[in-house]
Amino acid sequence: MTLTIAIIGVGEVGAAAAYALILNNVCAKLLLVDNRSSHLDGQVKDLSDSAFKEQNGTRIEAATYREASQADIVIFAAAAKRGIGETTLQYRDRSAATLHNVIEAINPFKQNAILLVVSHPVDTLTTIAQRLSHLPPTQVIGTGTFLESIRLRGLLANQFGVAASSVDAMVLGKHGESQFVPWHLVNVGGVSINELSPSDPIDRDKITQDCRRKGEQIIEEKGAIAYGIASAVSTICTSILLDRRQVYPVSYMQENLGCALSMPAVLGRSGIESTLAVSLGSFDKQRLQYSASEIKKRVDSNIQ
Ligand SMILES: NC(=O)c1ccc[n+]([C@@H]2O[C@H](COP(=O)([O-])OP(=O)(O)OC[C@H]3O[C@@H](n4cnc5c(N)ncnc54)[C@H](O)[C@@H]3O)[C@@H](O)[C@H]2O)c1
Repeated sequence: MTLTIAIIGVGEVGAAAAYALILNNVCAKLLLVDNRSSHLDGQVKDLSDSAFKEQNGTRIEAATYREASQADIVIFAAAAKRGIGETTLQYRDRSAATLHNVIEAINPFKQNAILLVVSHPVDTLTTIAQRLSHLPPTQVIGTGTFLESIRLRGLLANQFGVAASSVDAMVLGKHGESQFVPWHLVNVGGVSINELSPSDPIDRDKITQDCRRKGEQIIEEKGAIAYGIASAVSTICTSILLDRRQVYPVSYMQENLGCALSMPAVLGRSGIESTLAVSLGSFDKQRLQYSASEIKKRVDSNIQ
């Protein structure tokens, strides 16, 4: 069986994700799709060099949407450039239209394919992708707050002077302004954060804000985000294809809310294998309800 991953949109994020997948030797074949044909040819050549160097046998090929439909995982990382004078809402609706066109060109997906949405607005696009792809909800996943969770671990690790891998912490909810940190679940080396007393007190509000703002800062400073999200994509794909059943906060359909939002999920060969119930306070529950109503409004206005 040839494990194949297709990446739709090989700009900054798609290409960095491809590079991480090659280095981590996740699949036998990487199919790349992009509507800028000469850019696509260049990416295939450039990434092939890294695969030849790694000698891990990952084959890199340019592909059509129909060829991508047969991949085990299809990653949606396409985005249009923001137009001059375009509002955020107009731009987001255009991103939804791009997703719509791409899914129509791909449909039908291979029966057990996993669709991984990376592009923003990630929760809205994941919800739309689930409706349009006709894949079961467990097979449509958004990267959601995974990257923010990685950032949260990093910030806490720095403060406690430990490795990020020794920190267990997640950002949940709707990616962006209303994402939140369930602090009662945070632990360092298995010890609850509520029982730890670091030399510098932990400013939870500041850390939550820093986590929210880091993406904007990176974009202001270098124009795009690539490596952190690429690592997140590679980790998600590895857990799925190797059926590792690791638990990560990703965006997926929340039955009770009617849209996709980030909650912890067990990722394996079928996508979302199972979910973990998280106890939340009433404020966070209200925040989820509000986020869900906002997402559903955008989804309804984009799918007639
Ligand atoms: N989920 C996250 O945490 C996260 C992090 C960083 C970026 N993003 C999002 O990822 C997306 C991609 O960002 P980027 O920096 O790579 O953008 P980019 O502009 O560098 O690349 C987008 C690519 O998509 C291609 N494209 C556009 N329409 C297409 C179509 N219909 N079919 C195929 N390809 C198409 C473009 O030609 C381009 O190569 C954006 O929506 C961005 O906001 C998400």
